[in-house]
Amino acid sequence: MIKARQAIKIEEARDRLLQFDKPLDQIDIPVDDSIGFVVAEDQYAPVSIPSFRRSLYDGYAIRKEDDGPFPKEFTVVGNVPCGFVFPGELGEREAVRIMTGAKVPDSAGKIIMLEQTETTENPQKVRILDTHETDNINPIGSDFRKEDKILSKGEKINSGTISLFKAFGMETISVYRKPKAAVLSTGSELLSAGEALQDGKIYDSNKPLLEQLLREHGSEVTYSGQLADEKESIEKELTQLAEEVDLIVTTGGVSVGDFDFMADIVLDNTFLFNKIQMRPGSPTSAAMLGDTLLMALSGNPGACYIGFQLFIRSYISQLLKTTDTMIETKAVLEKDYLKQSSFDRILRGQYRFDANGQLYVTPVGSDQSSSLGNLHQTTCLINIPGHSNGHKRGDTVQIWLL
Ligand SMILES: Nc1nc2c(c(=O)[nH]1)N[C@H]1C(S)=C(S)[C@@H](COP(=O)(O)OP(=O)(O)OC[C@H]3O[C@@H](n4cnc5c(N)ncnc54)[C@H](O)[C@@H]3O)O[C@H]1N2
Ligand code: MOO
Repeated sequence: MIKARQAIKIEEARDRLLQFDKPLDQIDIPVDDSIGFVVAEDQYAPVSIPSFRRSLYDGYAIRKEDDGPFPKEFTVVGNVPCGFVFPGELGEREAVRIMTGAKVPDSAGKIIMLEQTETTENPQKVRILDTHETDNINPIGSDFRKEDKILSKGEKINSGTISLFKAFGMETISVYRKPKAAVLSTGSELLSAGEALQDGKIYDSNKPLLEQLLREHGSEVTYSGQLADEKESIEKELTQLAEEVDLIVTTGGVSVGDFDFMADIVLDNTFLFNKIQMRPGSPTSAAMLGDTLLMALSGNPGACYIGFQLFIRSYISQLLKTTDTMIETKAVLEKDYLKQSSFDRILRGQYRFDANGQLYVTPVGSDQSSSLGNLHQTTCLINIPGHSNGHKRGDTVQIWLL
């Protein structure tokens, strides 16, 4: 059962994965429920914003012709709070009291700030003392003109996007349905939270980790389970799941142990890779089951986390025709890391900018494949290239901001 594995580079593994794509249906959903979805069609402004000439200040609206010289007294002929309109027409030296955001009367050409006026003994009169040169009016369409493109397809909806849709009164939006994912752990040592701890057993932490990561990065988890310790049953279950989901993520059983069936299953299907020149996570393997990706991650929690970040995130983004928010860049290492390794070593790290904008990274917690105590602290991954003696403090390293 142990077949030679050829270790490929991280970039090569990513390229192999990204050769595969699968169109996702477009669905119309309520804007209120759209957070995290990806917009499937370019969006155009259904109306102009503002749709009326909008006052920038609390103050008085006057005609353009009456704009100075000041001081000068005006007769107050009306009051327009937000949401109301002044029905009349302004005459010479007439002013309308107006609030920020209210519609400027058509006959007005200028807003005078309240601070530049004073009241008089006559409550019908206001004295304008001074003014700005600007007219203090937002013209129609100064934010968006009707038919302007307001959003491109492929953008992921966040809280700002929702406010944008709502500002146009939109109720529904066309999005790509989320890729459906199945998450499966393997191993008879695994217990679920709530079960009594038994000797030799551990609680399953990878399945919940993967479920959350998948959701966080735009996928829907439609199935969550545990694989049997028997190859035929696993194969049967995965084949069936491949009909129902877009992505199957397994954790564990991918190495060379007696119960590590995932490696064989990857070879039995459309093989993508079964070893990567990285540590943790060298046995990370992938295959296509029809048009469903099977990503077999290591059971070691650190390796499982790194495998998700480096491979699954970009695949989900590709399915959704959006850009992954993970940024590959360079940073200055703040601590020596001098371990030698033939494979690239991926460290969990934290980044910070100094006052000059220089990006620094520090490894956080353990670099062990089996450790998970630092996953909650990790804000970036650091690549210490293989065949090196590690890196010294002050060296520039490749990193991925998560
Ligand atoms: N003789 C060899 N042994 C190992 C090799 C090798 O090349 N030859 N590779 C090592 C490397 S590197 C890795 S990484 C691991 C990969 O192991 P598997 O992916 O097959 O994972 P398991 O053996 O099932 O489990 C490894 C470890 O992780 C724990 N685990 C598994 N599932 C979960 C889970 N859902 N939640 C939390 N922890 C989990 C499991 O109990 C084990 O401790 O293999 C090395 N061995
Ligand atoms: O490749 Mo493994 O994840 O180092 O222990």
